[in-house]
Amino acid sequence: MQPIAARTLSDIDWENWKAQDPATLTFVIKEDHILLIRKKRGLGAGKINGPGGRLEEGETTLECAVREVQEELKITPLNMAFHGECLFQFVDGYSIHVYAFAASDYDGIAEETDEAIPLWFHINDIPYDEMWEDDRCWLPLLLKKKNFIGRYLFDKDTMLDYEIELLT
Ligand SMILES: Nc1ncnc2c1[nH]c(=O)n2[C@H]1C[C@H](O)[C@@H](COP(=O)(O)OP(=O)(O)OP(=O)(O)O)O1
Repeated sequence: MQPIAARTLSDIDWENWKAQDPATLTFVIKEDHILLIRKKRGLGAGKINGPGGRLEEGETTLECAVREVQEELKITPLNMAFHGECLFQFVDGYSIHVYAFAASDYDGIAEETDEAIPLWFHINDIPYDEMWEDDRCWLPLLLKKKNFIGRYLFDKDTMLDYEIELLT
């Protein structure tokens, strides 16, 4: 992994950009509450986020999204809807392309695993201060059932630049 000299999005050749890892995030939203996790390991450990993770060989993004929720919370998300893409470039050279889904229901009872602690919040009380900095830019769009694509440049945990396009 080679560090890159970028300080703004315009320093990156997005036309030819391809992430090292594709990944997913899923937000179960039911009765004005959203199911988040306190992430116990992996990228973003310690932060609050949606359940998710990297694609496995041969998996579609939808299959990955469902599997990650099952693994991290022991529930199966239902009525999955794709809402957007987040393209993350880190200045240390790492990149991850995240596909974001919403689910309006789930099967089972969410429980703590070695990867995550389940946490429910009212949708008007989302703890953005404890989440990745970009989440406050696009999670409100997902909550409004909008579709979007966003590009984000990070130096470790600090967001240096971003842009979001609403899709029709
Ligand atoms: N900036 C930002 N905002 C919101 N969400 C994320 C980011 N960067 C990210 O990487 N993410 C999300 C995308 C993924 O869901 C996870 C990272 O995947 P991770 O949990 O490390 O992957 P796993 O495959 O589950 O890894 P293991 O822990 O099982 O090894 O964070």
